[in-house]
Amino acid sequence: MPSFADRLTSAVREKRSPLMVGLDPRLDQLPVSLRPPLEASAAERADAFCEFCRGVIDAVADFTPIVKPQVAFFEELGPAGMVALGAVIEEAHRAGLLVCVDGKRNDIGTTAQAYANGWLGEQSPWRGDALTVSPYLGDDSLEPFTKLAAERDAGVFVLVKTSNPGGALWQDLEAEGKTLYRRVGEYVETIAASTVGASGYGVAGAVVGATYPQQLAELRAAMPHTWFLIPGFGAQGGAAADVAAGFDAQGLGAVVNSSRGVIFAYEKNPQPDWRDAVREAARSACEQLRAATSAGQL
Ligand SMILES: O=c1ccn([C@@H]2O[C@H](COP(=O)(O)O)[C@@H](O)[C@H]2O)c(=O)[nH]1
Repeated sequence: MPSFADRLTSAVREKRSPLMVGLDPRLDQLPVSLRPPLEASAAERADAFCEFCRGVIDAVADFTPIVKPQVAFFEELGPAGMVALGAVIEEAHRAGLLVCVDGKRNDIGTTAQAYANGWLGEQSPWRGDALTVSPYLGDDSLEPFTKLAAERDAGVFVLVKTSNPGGALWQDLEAEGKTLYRRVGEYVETIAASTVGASGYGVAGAVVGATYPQQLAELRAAMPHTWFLIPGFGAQGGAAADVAAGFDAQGLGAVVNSSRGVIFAYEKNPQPDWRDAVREAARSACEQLRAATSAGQL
């Protein structure tokens, strides 16, 4: 199988879309027709999440190469939620989409290995294509993920410069003339550069927020072999112009996530069928992002 970076490159080219749709279901924002009553059991709530995500996947599949289920929203429902997460990943694959599981896992090396096996290993019940991970336990904590991902043709997106305002508290700290995010970025780039495939990108990717356009440009220049996952577009205020610096000269190298801005689009644009509003939001986001790639190559 081609590496994750190569599959992502082909999928973005094929769909001519750098849009990643985030699957972040929230009970109180589900379409009224799917919203379970307050007294609903966890299993009924999880079923509603499944049906909602199935509808979203169906609506956005023409406009996105990859979806990003946010584990937190499924985990919130307990075991039934995690069963729903498994079903949603399968559904996305059935629709021909890549899946990046947003789990932000990590721990000390030996425990990290268990996380890596669980989410990316041969026996993984989840079967995602990529996983988000935290770098703050150091290089020995990241190695189990990047090593296994390279063996299994999976991807790993490391948190480098997150989209939230509070992230700057630690990520912007400077030591020996460099910010912490830049140091993490350089480490990620070293792994990516040593694992490049046909696309010119390697196994390690980076999460860099759309809410920090200047840092995005800095990191793009410093990390030429690293795919970027850019959250913060749409609901968090990031615009297409803010993410333009994240793409390479071919309009590749970055996927831009939108969760609430796409999946709950019917709140601002009510339609007889809620999926039409979601489809329209995905189409519009895809077009804006396509135009933002350098000279609109995609
Ligand atoms: O730095 C980060 C890392 C992850 N996220 C996640 O992305 C989505 C964003 O959702 P929106 O509704 O488009 O704001 C969500 O799952 C976050 O947990 C991030 O926002 N920033």
